[in-house]
Amino acid sequence: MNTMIALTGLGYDIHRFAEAPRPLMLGGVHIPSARGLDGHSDADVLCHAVADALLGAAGLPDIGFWFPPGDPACKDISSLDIVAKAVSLIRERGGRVVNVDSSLIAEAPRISPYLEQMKNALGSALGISAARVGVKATTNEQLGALGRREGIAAFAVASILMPEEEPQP
Ligand SMILES: Nc1ccn([C@@H]2O[C@H](COP(=O)(O)O)[C@@H](O)[C@H]2O)c(=O)n1
Ligand SMILES: C[C@@]1(CO)OP(=O)(O)OP(=O)(O)OC[C@H]1O
Repeated sequence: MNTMIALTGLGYDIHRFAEAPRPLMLGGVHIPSARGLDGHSDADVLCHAVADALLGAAGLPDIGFWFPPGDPACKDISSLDIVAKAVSLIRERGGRVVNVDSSLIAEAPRISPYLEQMKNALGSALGISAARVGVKATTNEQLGALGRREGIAAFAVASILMPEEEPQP
């Protein structure tokens, strides 16, 4: 019988605001904002942090391995697809996602009205209930680059169950 073990992963990402107008995507949700984030993909820092947390928990290479930075195939892709890819990689190995928690660090815009939408969108991509997805927001108390509204950052942790590897003889 295959014993399942609980594993935890951590993800972090930061993107600067773009000079040119762009939609602001966070957790797969379009947030009304005068400015969007710069990036080759849709620059969704929250999805990128969540994907890296999942990949880290599974002991797999990080997001840039599966979606090479600047790859034409990644141009403007929805980062929910990146989260879904991380979930597939875990499932292919017999694992499953238990829960995800995350924090966005943004001086602006105000994110709290969109937290439930983000939990729903991420829950769908993760294949888990929105009740098992945490999304929180905090300012950086006007400190540093984030405090000067130069960008948005996100942290995420993920808990997954994976089949325990057979001990080597
Ligand atoms: N971009 C943001 C940042 C924060 N919030 C909400 O405000 C609360 C207080 O934030 P502090 O940084 O002052 O502690 C926080 O708990 C969030 O609910 C937000 O909506 N959007
Ligand atoms: C998914 C990728 C693909 O270019 O997205 P980017 O928008 O470049 O975002 P970043 O978090 O800098 O790096 C991850 C990349 O692999």
